[in-house]
Amino acid sequence: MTDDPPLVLDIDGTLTRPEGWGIDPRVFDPLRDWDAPVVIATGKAFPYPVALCHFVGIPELVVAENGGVVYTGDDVFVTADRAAAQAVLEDYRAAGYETGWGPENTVNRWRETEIAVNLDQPVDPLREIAADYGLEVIDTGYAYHVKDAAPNKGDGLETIAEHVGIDLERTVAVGDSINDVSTFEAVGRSFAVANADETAKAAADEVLADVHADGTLAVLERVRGSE
Ligand SMILES: O=C(O)COP(=O)(O)O
Ligand SMILES: [Mg+2]
Repeated sequence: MTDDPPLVLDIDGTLTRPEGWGIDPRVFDPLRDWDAPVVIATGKAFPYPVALCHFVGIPELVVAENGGVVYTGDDVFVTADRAAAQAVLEDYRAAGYETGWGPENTVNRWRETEIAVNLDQPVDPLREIAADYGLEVIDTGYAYHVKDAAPNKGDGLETIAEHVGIDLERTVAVGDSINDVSTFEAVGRSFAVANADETAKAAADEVLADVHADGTLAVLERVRGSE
């Protein structure tokens, strides 16, 4: 008998349409029909992956904020606090800069452990201020994230795996950026989509020929029923 392997999927760059933005609707049915746990592991704030699971129609197994917030379906674990990242933002603003999302932004509104800054804002002063507070700045290709270095998606995935009983050796991960490296290291099989950054490509077991959801759909096709 064969079964589907558990999945861990990034959102931006991985479930997105080949042009780069918006969830590709072709992923909905295969994820809904997947016969094993599907973990959504993202840098986005907690409500986004929860809503994605809700609308796809799958259990809410979520790593949000790059591991800052983890939801096992029963318990929420918040593994950092926003205070230091908020202080970085205040200093960044005092130096004349902004997050670049507009005055009432939904990007940071529900963010509990980090701050995201638009890629069109200057990163050098952001990195300097973050370093003063002992924080790191990572570039996912979709935003700069000012965060504690400790939380990561891989640790969040391990928390969920332990709770739900997922065998990570059997688990297949797909991702596109530096924030997926810890996920790739935690699972048995990892794939970087063709649009992935160099760090993710180097960390993945395999680099796919196709970009965004085309790459992810190719993986789903390939690993479905393979266990
Ligand atoms: O929030 C981001 O910058 C990227 O999100 P992702 O981890 O789902 O790609
Ligand atoms: Mg991504």
